[in-house]
Amino acid sequence: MTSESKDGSKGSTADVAGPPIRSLQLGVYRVVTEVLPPLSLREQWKKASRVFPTFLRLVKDVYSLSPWLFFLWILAQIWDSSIEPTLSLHLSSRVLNIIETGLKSGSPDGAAISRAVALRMLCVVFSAVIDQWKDRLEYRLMDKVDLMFQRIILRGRFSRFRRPLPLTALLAKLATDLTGVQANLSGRVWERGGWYTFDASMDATWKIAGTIGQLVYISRNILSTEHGAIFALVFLVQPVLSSVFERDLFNQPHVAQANDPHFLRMRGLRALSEPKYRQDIITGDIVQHVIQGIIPESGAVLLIHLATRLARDLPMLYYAVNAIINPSGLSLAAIATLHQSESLLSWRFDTIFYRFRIVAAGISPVKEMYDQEHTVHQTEGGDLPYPPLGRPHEHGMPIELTNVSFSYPGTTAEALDNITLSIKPGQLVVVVGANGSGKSTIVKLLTRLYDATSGSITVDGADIQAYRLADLRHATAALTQDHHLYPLSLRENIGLGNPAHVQNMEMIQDAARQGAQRRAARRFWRKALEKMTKEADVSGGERQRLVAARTFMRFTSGAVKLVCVDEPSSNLDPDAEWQLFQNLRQARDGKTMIFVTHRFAHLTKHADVILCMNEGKIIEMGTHEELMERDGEYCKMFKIQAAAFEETAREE
Ligand SMILES: Nc1ncnc2c1ncn2[C@@H]1O[C@H](COP(=O)(O)OP(=O)(O)OP(=O)(O)O)[C@@H](O)[C@H]1O
Repeated sequence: MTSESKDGSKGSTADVAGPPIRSLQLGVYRVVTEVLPPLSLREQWKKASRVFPTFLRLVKDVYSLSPWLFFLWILAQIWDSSIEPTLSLHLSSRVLNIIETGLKSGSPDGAAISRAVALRMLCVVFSAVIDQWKDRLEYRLMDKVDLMFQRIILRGRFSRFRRPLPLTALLAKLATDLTGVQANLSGRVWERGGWYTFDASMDATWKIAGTIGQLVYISRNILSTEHGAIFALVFLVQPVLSSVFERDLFNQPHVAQANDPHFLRMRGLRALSEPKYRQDIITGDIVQHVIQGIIPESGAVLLIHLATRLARDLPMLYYAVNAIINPSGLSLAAIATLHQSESLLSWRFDTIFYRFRIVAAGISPVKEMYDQEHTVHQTEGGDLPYPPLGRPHEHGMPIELTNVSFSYPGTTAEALDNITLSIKPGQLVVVVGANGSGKSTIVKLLTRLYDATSGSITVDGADIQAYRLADLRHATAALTQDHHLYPLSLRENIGLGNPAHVQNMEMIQDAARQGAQRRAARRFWRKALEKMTKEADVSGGERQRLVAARTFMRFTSGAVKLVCVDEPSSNLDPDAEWQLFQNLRQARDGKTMIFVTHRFAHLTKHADVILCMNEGKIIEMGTHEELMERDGEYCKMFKIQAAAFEETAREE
């Protein structure tokens, strides 16, 4: 099935369940978007009534943030959008009429003209003052609304980290048809969205009131009532046409993917100016190649909607026809006033439609934000508390995996294939194996970043999903190489391991010492105290030490019963790595510990059980001695590492 975009390009409707989706080629972009039904007032009304409660809630919330600020701002808006334009029109028309009468009679009334002009100037000055005042009120109100939404969004994000917003889900569905999507996935769920939606709806409301006021004024005072009605009709043709025909991507969910090879290459070359490529480009001596590769950009062409544009000149046609048919019907002052108000009204209609589009695009995300808020205190998973009541689990978390298989969302390959495994409380488990064999995936399932596709994982006899997620998170500590430093002071970065003691210097100091290698501890700790800063200020190894220190701080809560350590030491020197593992082992009392590692020499000898994995399966399981005796895959890997050590030692 094919469809055509408004610029005439052909597209095809994708075969995805749910709302019909079409795909278009627009310039260098391939765009996937929802097929909109033909404009139907009934549908529009239905849509509007669905979002109306959200809109009311939004107004109520903004009002409750600061009632007086709200009222003053609304008053300023009413003046600015509704009263001032009609008053200005009246005053200008008065000036022009007095001048025209004076010119016709040959004796202009200087005093009357001065009074009329002065009044008009007064109105301009008053408006300017109100305008400035409105801006100030607006900034204050906007800050409050932003803060309110940031709070809602943050709470929503953290409570529903793993579940995408419904809108984002729709966009993700649109994206299924594209690979490597780069553009405009969300853009609509943004922190300021709440404010802009509110502001746009208020502004549009008062502007509509102002426009009606102006049209009524024109009908009654400038034209006869009958002429006024014709003028209003003539004037409305253009906005109605543009609202019916000019439907663009702005107010629809869409996904765009650049697919023009020249454009993509140019974008890639441009990206090479980022600091992260600096070293490679300089040492690789490819600067000249990059500069020569830049080619001119091609762009999308927009077709102008002729009928809509021409309709803009209909009011002018109206004066012209009137001048021919009824030359005495319109005075020059009336034509000048009409002309002035016509361009003002036309700009105003554009603004009203633009504002409505902002409201239409913004109200659904606002609704989603509110919906998230309702779910803030719910936990995913079940209602069982952990540790189970009456069983504090002094030794650590007992875990059983039975026939567990897992495929990452959107893939069919099994990252884990029918794993069965029993881990006793307090055991130290070391997982080894080739790249991509599924080691990290086990950790991701145990920390509930994902749920198994089939099979079951039980914790203390109950399904892992039956426990309150918050309780499980509280009882689990994960230390991987993917952690980031928070954009806070280094001290706080460690302290947040146990938020209840984030100010406790003694505990933080102790955790920092455990996270750092003993010899480097003093220097490292001094640095942590001094720096108030970002990740860029610390080296890769220091970042890993800080993250490790945060984990040791976490242990101080006493609640941690499972520790998952996944290659946290890639940037540490051998001494620091050995010390870190040593410190972690010393802290193992009361905790089940699972280590994923490639450099296992100093760990596996202490392990209660070693899992050796390959292609998503556990191919060997046992203690170091048992697996060495078996002379299988583990033994082979161990010997390779040991031989490398011995060779290095001999060379030294
Ligand atoms: N987010 C993901 N989406 C899709 N597939 C993934 C994802 N993460 C991992 N995989 C795939 O799952 C399989 C197991 O990956 P996993 O990271 O568990 O391996 P690993 O044994 O930890 O590897 P390594 O030793 O390289 O860290 C691999 O084939 C990998 O490509």
